[in-house]
Amino acid sequence: MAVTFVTGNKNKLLEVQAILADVLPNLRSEALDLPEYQGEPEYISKEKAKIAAERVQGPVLVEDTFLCFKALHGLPGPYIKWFLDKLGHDGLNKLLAAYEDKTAYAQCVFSFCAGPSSEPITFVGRCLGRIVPARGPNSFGWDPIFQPDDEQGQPGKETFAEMDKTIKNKISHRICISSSTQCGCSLVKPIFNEAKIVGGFAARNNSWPWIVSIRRSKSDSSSSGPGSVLCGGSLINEKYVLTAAHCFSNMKDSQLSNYFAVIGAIYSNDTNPIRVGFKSMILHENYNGNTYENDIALLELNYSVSFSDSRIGFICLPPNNQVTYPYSGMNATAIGWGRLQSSGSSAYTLQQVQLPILPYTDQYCYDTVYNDGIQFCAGYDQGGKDTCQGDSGGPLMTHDANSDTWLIAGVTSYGQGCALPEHPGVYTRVSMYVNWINSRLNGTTNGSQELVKCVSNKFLLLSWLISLCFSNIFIHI
Ligand SMILES: O=P(O)(O)OP(=O)(O)OP(=O)(O)OC[C@H]1O[C@@H](n2cnc3c(O)ncnc32)[C@H](O)[C@@H]1O
Ligand SMILES: [Mg+2]
Repeated sequence: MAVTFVTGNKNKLLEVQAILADVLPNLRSEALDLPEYQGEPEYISKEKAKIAAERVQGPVLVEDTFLCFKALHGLPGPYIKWFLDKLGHDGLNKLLAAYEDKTAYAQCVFSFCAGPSSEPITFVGRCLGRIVPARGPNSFGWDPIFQPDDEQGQPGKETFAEMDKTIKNKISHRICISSSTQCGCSLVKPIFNEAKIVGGFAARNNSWPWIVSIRRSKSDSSSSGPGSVLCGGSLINEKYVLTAAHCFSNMKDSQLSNYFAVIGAIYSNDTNPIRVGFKSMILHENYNGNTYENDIALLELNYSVSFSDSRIGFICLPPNNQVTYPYSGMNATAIGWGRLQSSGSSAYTLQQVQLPILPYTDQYCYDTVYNDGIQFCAGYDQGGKDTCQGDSGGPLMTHDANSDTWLIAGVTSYGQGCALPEHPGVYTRVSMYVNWINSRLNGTTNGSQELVKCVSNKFLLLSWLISLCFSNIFIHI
């Protein structure tokens, strides 16, 4: 049965028909007056698709476009149509006059609904860029004021309006999603073949794109040397590394210049692909060196790294303020270049180990943890698997199966020995610090990030949608 693309926008229809020409050459369209819901983009889109399928009595595709200004925390977003109508291109530029940050992203949400009473499937596409004074023909919406970034994440040369349509259709929000907009996506899938960290096994190259190796420059070697591993950390955005406060608690700000981050590495002497110094450190103000309470810190990088390199990514923050997260019994994964045994040598290849979250009522956890509201245990009562010296500050991660994304549930904090029976490792409960993190980053969100399903860098969204439809859904209709 033919799919109907429901839209009242002729320009949009032309673009979607061109993008889908190979897969759906006869995409029909219909302009229905559908209610516009309020709420989150995916909700708006799904509701629209359900009603459209009801009205058409068959499979439908709908699409909504949002134009989001970073400085305005995502606005105008779903309201862009009205802002554009009332303010025009010039007015939209003026909205940003008070802000230095002119970056923006175009986002579209497609929903496909196989028919009445079917649950829609939703795909989100994004294109990063910036708002500029209008350039090019004024033939489609805000095209003249949106200048997409190039492949390297640098300002592109042309606005959407100046570009040839075929080029726009290869890079626009209607077709692409870039890994840079998604947290917790490991595009090189991690391996989990059970075989130091202690009792773990070597990670697959680039499967943990947010892992940071925090190193100290060796004074006797050249400044370009690999240095020695101090701690682990995790990128939580393009500029900040989350780590443990105890790694830096005895350090003066002036000593920070002796340290650097290596991002995207797999070996402990690797300095590729990115080596970058630190600009500042923010240790938790209530860090307690005796009890390891509030063992959490942020390190600001000297410059923002670019996530257009798919070897580099950032991890999702966990649900905000959930004292029970991670739940006991959940399976978590720790990674690091720490020691392979308590008094042994450090790992050469990044190691990973799976550890269950222990309840506070576990007697060994109870004996080890000082404050179960902000700390938790992971490991095995019988020992054998654990984090160890050098892994501190690194992430203990949980996997969200729905979105296939990774969250940082814990920061590796302390333990007695490594992998000893009856001595589980202790982790800082990151969920209780999401507000702290956001406040230190001048973030406005009080919550954690939305988990957007991972798709590979520059994935061709629509081809995926269509292949999915053909394989799973079309056979039922
Ligand atoms: O019937 P629908 O499909 O909802 O069509 P619409 O015109 O309401 O379209 P949207 O809600 O998706 O779009 C919001 C606004 O953004 C404009 N717009 C959408 N896609 C665009 C693009 O690729 N380039 C420029 N402007 C765009 C569009 O003209 C609207 O003013
Ligand atoms: Mg609309």
